[in-house]
Amino acid sequence: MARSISVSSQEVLIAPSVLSANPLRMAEAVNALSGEYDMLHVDIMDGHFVPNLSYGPDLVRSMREEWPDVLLDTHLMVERPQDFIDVFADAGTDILTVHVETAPHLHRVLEMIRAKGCVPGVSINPGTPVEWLKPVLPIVGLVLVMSVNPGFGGQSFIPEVLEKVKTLKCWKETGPFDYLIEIDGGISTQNVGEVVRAGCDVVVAGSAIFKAQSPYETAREMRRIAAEAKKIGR
Ligand SMILES: O=C(CO)[C@@H](O)[C@H](O)COP(=O)(O)O
Repeated sequence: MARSISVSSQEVLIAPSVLSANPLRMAEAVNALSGEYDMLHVDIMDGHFVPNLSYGPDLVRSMREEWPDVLLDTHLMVERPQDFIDVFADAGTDILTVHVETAPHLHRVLEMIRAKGCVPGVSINPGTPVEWLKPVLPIVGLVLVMSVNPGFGGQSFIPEVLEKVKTLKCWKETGPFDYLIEIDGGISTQNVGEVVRAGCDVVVAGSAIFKAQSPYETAREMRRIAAEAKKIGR
């Protein structure tokens, strides 16, 4: 059974995306962060929904064995996500996120995720209107706003998506919702403050952390800036 995620209004969670780590040295790269992160983000790509391939459930299972207490945040960038809920939940992920663009029966898929004991997440591409999310917001624990077109690490942040973050924050404050707002794509120490002030609770960063000269110092600095921005944003 996956853990629930509670975040106080003072906190921002930093989620390094292991896609940017050297796959042959992933454990070493994560351990070098010495705990300067809050969850690990795992990108699953199928070569159809996105033009790239990445990992399968075996990676999540190995990560769960390696880091039994770490929150695992799996982002499915796949067509027919309903076919992959069981395998990723059984592999031990805590959060399982599917794309609004991929699931005609999105409500059912999110209920399947919850029934497997994971936190259901829904993700949205930069070009998709935020209104598409509204019908499922009462049943999700996380909304992942993509700030690049998904498929690759190391792309540039698309600032227009911050409008979606602000809208989601406003809906959350006025509605009976209980979701975290996560952002993913092109996040660095340069823009983490801005995305947190817009309303993000969880920040994914891949290349900014794993390709940095000192991944540990960068993750630590990102956390510091995020926490500071959260104080100002309150
Ligand atoms: O889902 C994706 C890309 O599709 C992301 O999680 C990337 O892995 C983030 O990498 P950076 O943009 O931070 O380098």
